[in-house]
Amino acid sequence: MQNSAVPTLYEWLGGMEPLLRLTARFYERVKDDALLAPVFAHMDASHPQHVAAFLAEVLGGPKSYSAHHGGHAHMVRQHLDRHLTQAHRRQWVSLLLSTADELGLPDDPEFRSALVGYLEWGSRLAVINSQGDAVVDPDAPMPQWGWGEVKGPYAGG
Ligand code: HEM
Repeated sequence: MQNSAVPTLYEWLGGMEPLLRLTARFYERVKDDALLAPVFAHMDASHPQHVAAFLAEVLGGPKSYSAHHGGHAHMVRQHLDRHLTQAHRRQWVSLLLSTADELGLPDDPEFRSALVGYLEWGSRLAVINSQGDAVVDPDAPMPQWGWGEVKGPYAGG
């Protein structure tokens, strides 16, 4: 049974506005990063908003990436044949978390461990899906991330 007193990760981080600030600032910093800048050299100006919409949906927010941007399969397709390495992935995750700190996103242990859990999972899939032999499942469901095993600060503990 769902407990409506438990906020989604999306609600806990403050909704769409902080997510849009996070991705806007993150991709600004990507442009100055020697390892990541070449990977994103041809990204569209709307890329940060699309990634914010994707993250929002995964973290329990509105399902706008599925409704308007092609859903999970479309996201996977964007990574095909990019031959991302573990070094790219580690830098991507590290820079995103550093940007979350810079912007003052919630840094309680429960939220951050859940966020890191998703970023580790998602970024490892991005690397796998960027190799030559990756296959896209057109019906792959959108991942849905929650608090995991921790009993968050919402429980007062
Ligand atoms: C949790 C991890 C990740 C998520 C949620 C994610 C999400 C996305 C999304 C939603 C798109 C498509 C944007 C659109 O619809 O326009 C995209 C594209 C892309 N992603 Fe990721 N991604 C992740 C990890 C990574 C990593 C680790 C890298 C490389 C270091 C990467 C590199 C790219 C590139 C190069 C594109 C295409 C950009 C372009 O349009 O030129 N992604 N990603």
